[in-house]
This record gives sequence, C-alpha cells and structure tokens, in this order.
Amino acid sequence: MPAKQFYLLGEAVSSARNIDFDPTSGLEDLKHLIAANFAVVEPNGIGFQAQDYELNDVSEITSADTPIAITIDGHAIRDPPGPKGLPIVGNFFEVYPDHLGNHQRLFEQYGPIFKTTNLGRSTYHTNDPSLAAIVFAESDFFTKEINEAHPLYPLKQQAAGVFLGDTDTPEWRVTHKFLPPALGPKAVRHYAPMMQKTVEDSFEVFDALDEQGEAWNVYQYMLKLGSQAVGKLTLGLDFQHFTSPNAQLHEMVHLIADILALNKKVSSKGDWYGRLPFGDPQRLRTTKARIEKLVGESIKKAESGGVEDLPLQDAALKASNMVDYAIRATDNKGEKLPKDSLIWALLVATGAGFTTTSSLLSWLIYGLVTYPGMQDRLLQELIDNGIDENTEITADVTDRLDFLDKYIKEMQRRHNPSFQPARTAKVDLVLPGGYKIPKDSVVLPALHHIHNNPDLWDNPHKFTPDRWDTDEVKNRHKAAYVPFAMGPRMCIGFNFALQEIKVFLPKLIYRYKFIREGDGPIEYDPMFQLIRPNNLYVRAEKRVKWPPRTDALGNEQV
Ligand code: HEM
Repeated sequence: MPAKQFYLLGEAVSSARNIDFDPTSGLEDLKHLIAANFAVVEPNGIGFQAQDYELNDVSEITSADTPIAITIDGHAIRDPPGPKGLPIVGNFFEVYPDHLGNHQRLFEQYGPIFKTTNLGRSTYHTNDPSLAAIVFAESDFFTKEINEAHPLYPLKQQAAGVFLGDTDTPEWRVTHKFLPPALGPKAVRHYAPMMQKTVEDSFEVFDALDEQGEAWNVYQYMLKLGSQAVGKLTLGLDFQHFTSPNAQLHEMVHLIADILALNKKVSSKGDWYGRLPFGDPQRLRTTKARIEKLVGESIKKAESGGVEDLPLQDAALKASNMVDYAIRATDNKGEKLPKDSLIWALLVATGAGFTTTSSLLSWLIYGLVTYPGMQDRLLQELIDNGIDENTEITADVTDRLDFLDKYIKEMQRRHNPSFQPARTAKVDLVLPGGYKIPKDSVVLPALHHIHNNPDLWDNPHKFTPDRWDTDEVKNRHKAAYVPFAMGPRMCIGFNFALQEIKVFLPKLIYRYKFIREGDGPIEYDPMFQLIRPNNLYVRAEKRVKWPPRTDALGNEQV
C-alpha cells in the first residue's frame, strides 16, 4: 500500500503524517480513513489540496508529489473565534449580567461557534443544530463528563456522582436503566389524576388571593405548584403548599435549594476547605444528612405496605410514585436499583424536575398576559372541546388540545428554562466548518440561541404558535428545537413535565383570567442555572362568564 503525507490545512506542513491507503479504494473510503486519523467528526466535509489545487479523486491524490492538505467544508482548520477578554475575569463583563442578549450578539459577530472565558473557565457555545447534534450524541468524540469548566461542576461533587454525573460510570448506567421507564409516556399517563388533584388543591389559595384583590409573584407560586407535583411523583410526599396563601415551602424544597447553594460555595474552593468541621462545609454535611434521612423515611413508608417485585415496565404502570416504583422494579436478571443509588437518584430527579417545571409554568403564564389573544384562544379551545370545571383532564383529553400543544412548544422555543446543557470533548477533534476543539473542552449547545436562530426560524422573536403548523417548522433540522436536550443524556422527565403542564394550564385558564400587574421589563436571574421570570406579578381573576362554543356562535350568525 502506498503511503502519502497528509496534514490539516492551517497547521504546519511539518505536522504531515504518513497514511497508508489502498490506491484502488474510492474517495469516500479515503475520507473515512483520514477522518479516523485526524479525528474529523464529519468525513463528508473533507477535501484535499496540493499546492493550492483541489484534488478531486484518488488518482490525483496518489500522483501528488507534495504533502496533501486536508480542508474541512472548504476551510482551513481554525480555532473557534471569540472576544479577547480582560486579565483574570476574561469575558465575564462582556457576557453578564445579560448572558442571553450578549451571547446573541456574540453569535452575530463570530458565527455558529465561539469561545468565551469566564473567570478562568473556557467554554464553547454553538447555535448551529448540526454542531449541537454532534455534541449531544455520546460518541467517540463527545460525552457528558463534568469537569471544572462544565456548568454542572458545582453540583457534581455531592449528589450528581450518582446520576446527573458522567456518562461513563457504573452509577449512571444502573440508574439510567431503572429510572426512565417510570417516566415513559405510558407510565406518565396514569399520573394525570394526581396532577389534576395537585392543581385543584391550589384553587383555594388563588381564589383567596383574588378575593383580597392581591397580585402575586408568579414564580413563587409556580414553584409551590411545580414542586408539589414533583414531590408527589418522585418521593410520594405531599408538600402541603396550598393550605393557605402564605404556606411555607416544604423543608425538602429548602434543603434542595440549600444543598445547591452550599455546594456551589464549597466546591469553588479547594478540597481542604470542604473538610473544615465548621461553617459552610459543615452545613453542607448536615443538609446532606437531613435529606438522606427524609428520603430514607419515604422509602421505609413505601416498603411498609409490602413490596411485590415486578418487571420494570409493569412496575412503572402500577406504581403510585417513583419511590414505590423503584423499590419494586426488577430487571431481567432479578436485580433492583441499589439502595445507595436510590436516595440520590430520587433526589436528583426531584431537583431536576421542580425548578424546571416551575420556570416553564411561569413563562406560560407570562405568555397569557403578554402575547395578545393567547388567553382567549386557549380558553376557546377548552370550550370547543366541551371542557369545563368538572372535566377530568386525562391524557386522552389533552391529546385533543392542539392549540395548547403549539402554545407550549412556542413558549419552549422562545423562553425555555434550560439553556446550557454541556458536553465534553473526549479527544482533540475537528468539527464541521474546520473548527478545532481540544480534548476536555466543554461545548454548550446554546438552546435559547438555537431556538431563536434566524437561519432556522422565520421571525424568531415573534411569538407565533401557528408556526408549528407550517411545513418549514415540521421539516426542521432534528436539533433545531431541543428544549429537553437530545441523545442518551436528554431529559428523562419530559413526558411528565409536558403532561403536567397540559393538565395544569387548562384547569387554571378555565377558572381564572390572568391579568398582569405592573408593566416594567421582566428580569431573569443571570446567575441561576435556569431562565425564569423573577419579577412577574399577576392577578388571577375568577371567571364568572365563559364564551360560547365556536360552532354555537356560527349557528347564531346564520
Ligand atoms: C420544563 C421542564 C423540564 C425541562 C425544560 C428539562 C430540561 C432538561 C434538560 C435540557 C436536560 C439535559 C441536561 C444536560 O444535558 O445537562 C435534563 C435532564 C434531566 N431531567 Fe429534565 N427538564 C424538565 C423537567 C424534568 C422533570 C419533571 C424531571 C423529573 C421528574 C426531570 C428530570 C431530569 C433528569 C433526571 C435529568 C438528567 C438525565 C441524565 O443525567 O441523563 N426533568 N432536563
């Protein structure tokens, strides 16, 4: 076999390597061989040049008498661009406090991938769906490995080693076998009555606030509602958040918030600090022990009724909550989720579940009071489907609510709570476009910027639920809309989240008319791991009149 010298255009010719290849093979085979040797992610984009001439087939390549340059999508290999930054703080002030707006500006300036450095941690951001799909794929090139530059790093040390942690660990594999069936589409359908009861329990409080003519902070109450639903699902706990308008958040919600905050503080300092027997490190250990005790009690309570072992799918359909599921679910080798993984797996699911759903619920209410006509159209759809306050909102009912579905999709496009899932490069690699990514780099598919990329979405800043009926949107790139991420590490709770919202919203919209209080700009907390409207206040006015069905209206007009 002849050997030829190849190098990546953009790097020194002296870096050329001898590659043996079969001169009778095709160009495609050669591209794959080169891709494997130079860690080029997408072999189709490879081109060849010698002395500035393109080489279009294998015979031209074999007869070239100088080292052969490899191009990617017609480009030389290059570092992703990015703003220069200041000493020590890097690009911090260029990005914060409005990271959404500033990242948008950087995409416009630098293109589909750029690099920033914040306080010594470098990350790459992309708004390109093809690059996002590569990053999410869990492959030879990328994986979820939470190193110091990863946004979840502060969470990793305590709970996340169990489940939210690195893909390539026995803990993740075992938890990932057991938990997702409990949240599959069929399993989630049987939680609809529990979801309905949760939202109906909140009515007393919203009615009381209405009677007092009081406006309320949407996120604070959606946090109560969202966490109440997730607490029942994951831990079988009733958080009692709606016993009165001022009911306190359940201890578990505080503990989860505390462990996140304390962990961020403790892990940002050295290991020695974490071992101190006082201050935040000690508070962190106490919080952790208290959480383990509370979850342990839920497990004991579930076990006290006697446990029948069931295959995973059957357990998922019969369980009254995820604790109940996890203690019964048995895999085909007769094994169960180990107890020491169970506590933290349930806790991670609780934490991942309630802040996200509370934030999305808040944005959905924001949409009702911000985007003209939405509240009326959503209500009309309920009336036209014969839904009233007595309707049991099952999954069969929500399946018929087409506009509701489009409204939620459009909300997750414009205002998705999650914005920075991240994956880590396993090797030095070359992305399409010729972008060089060094091993251990953290790349973030920037969900907000993918969802609002003008190359993918017509008038991206316009809130238009009807766009979801267009062929353009139906035929979009598979990674153009990924509110729950994609690939093996995508959200496992998305069926639950969507169904919960589809039960909650109709019940709330049928009962109340939402009215915005104040009209200042809505702010989000740039340091929080999710995007949520912090300062949105509304009044929920109890309806006394509902519109007629559209078909009845038509008859009247005839
Ligand atoms: C609107 C609601 C939700 C949104 C927008 C959302 C979004 C996401 C995203 C983007 C990820 C991937 C994170 C990453 O790649 O780093 C994720 C992971 C996860 N989500 Fe959700 N989520 C939601 C609701 C839920 C609910 C209700 C649950 C559980 C009941 C849940 C449990 C999880 C878990 C356990 C993971 C980690 C999966 C893994 O590590 O492999 N999520 N979620």
